[in-house]
Amino acid sequence: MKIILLGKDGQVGWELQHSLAPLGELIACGRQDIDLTDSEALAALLYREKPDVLVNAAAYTAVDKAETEVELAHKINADAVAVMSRVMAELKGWFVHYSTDYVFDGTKTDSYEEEDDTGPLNVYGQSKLSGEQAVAESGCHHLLFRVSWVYASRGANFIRTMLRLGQQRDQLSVINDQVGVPTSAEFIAQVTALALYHVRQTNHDRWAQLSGIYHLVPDGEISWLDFARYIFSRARDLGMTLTINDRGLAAISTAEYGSAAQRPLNSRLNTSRICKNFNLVMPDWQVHADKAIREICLQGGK
Ligand SMILES: NC(=O)C1=CN([C@@H]2O[C@H](COP(=O)(O)OP(=O)(O)OC[C@H]3O[C@@H](n4cnc5c(N)ncnc54)[C@H](OP(=O)(O)O)[C@@H]3O)[C@@H](O)[C@H]2O)C=CC1
Ligand SMILES: Cc1cn([C@H]2C[C@H](O)[C@@H](COP(=O)(O)OP(=O)(O)O[C@H]3O[C@@H](C)C(=O)[C@@H](O)[C@H]3O)O2)c(=O)[nH]c1=O
Ligand SMILES: [Mg+2]
Repeated sequence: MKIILLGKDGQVGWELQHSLAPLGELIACGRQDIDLTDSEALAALLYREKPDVLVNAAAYTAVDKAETEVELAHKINADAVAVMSRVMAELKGWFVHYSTDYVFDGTKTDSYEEEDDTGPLNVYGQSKLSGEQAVAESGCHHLLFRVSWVYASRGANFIRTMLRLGQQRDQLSVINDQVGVPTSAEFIAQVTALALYHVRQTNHDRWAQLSGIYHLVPDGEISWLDFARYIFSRARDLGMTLTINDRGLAAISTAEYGSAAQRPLNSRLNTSRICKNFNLVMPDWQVHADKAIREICLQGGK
């Protein structure tokens, strides 16, 4: 099995370099190898290498900045994804791609299922939804994993931000009315490899049944504020000296916080479909969060 991985230096892409390695020949590409705004170069790479599987972990992920970089966000999250899925349809290969809880408006009281109505509140979410639609229209076999609140011991994420600020400030306001599930990049990469292994073991005549959108998050739910509390508590247990304490950590509403991009209040994703189709059991989110917090603390909380 020949696999091309795009976005090898991102949070998820970095972990995929390890998890995909045992599946076959892996060609891992970063921005220096292929710029996704160059659609001709992208198509040329795919036609030249003719992979059995294309895994796209590259994306425009700066949610607030996307509000003013609309065109660039759409180029990377939608136009480039349209090229990838069209070529993979022609090559009759599989396309693995990632999307987000931000395709939903967050007004549902229960957790979101794959076929629930979308309604992105911000430019990033709109661009990711356009990417999803391009994949569906291409007709390629695909695994499209919607993930949420991604973190890793490297890259830009909430755990690293909190541990950095928690060593600099004695006052922090964190949103308490957005609920979701923190998801480890390592966990996403492991499940991606398991799903691809499952596809490889499955007869071609049953491929269509496996193709589609899957919600991929661990079990549980938490607000950003309680997640911050959890991170600080674990860091203290590990001996980290913080400038923030419980009294300095204040609750703030989404409305009061007022960021450039609007975000959904409910980011919870139902994972029944992925568990059933790939025979998986989702671990509690703390399992991987504890590991990442430990790794980041060992790096000095940076
Ligand atoms: N982060 C999160 O909280 C969430 C992420 N997701 C989705 O999961 C997937 C993986 O996200 P994550 O690993 O966190 O993302 P990261 O932001 O960590 O990584 C994205 C990668 O894409 C690369 N990239 C951006 N623009 C281009 C370009 N024009 N050409 C080539 N490469 C480019 C970036 O390169 P460079 O570093 O040079 O910019 C970076 O290496 C994405 O599809 C994302 O939308 C979904 C939900 C939550
Ligand atoms: C730094 C900070 C953030 N926050 C809030 C803002 C935001 O609602 C939340 C998380 O902050 P972030 O900057 O990580 O938010 P954000 O980058 O929007 O995170 C999102 O990224 C994209 C790519 C996704 O697809 C989503 O699933 C989600 O993970 O915490 C505070 O309340 N206080 C703070 O001091
Ligand atoms: Mg972010």
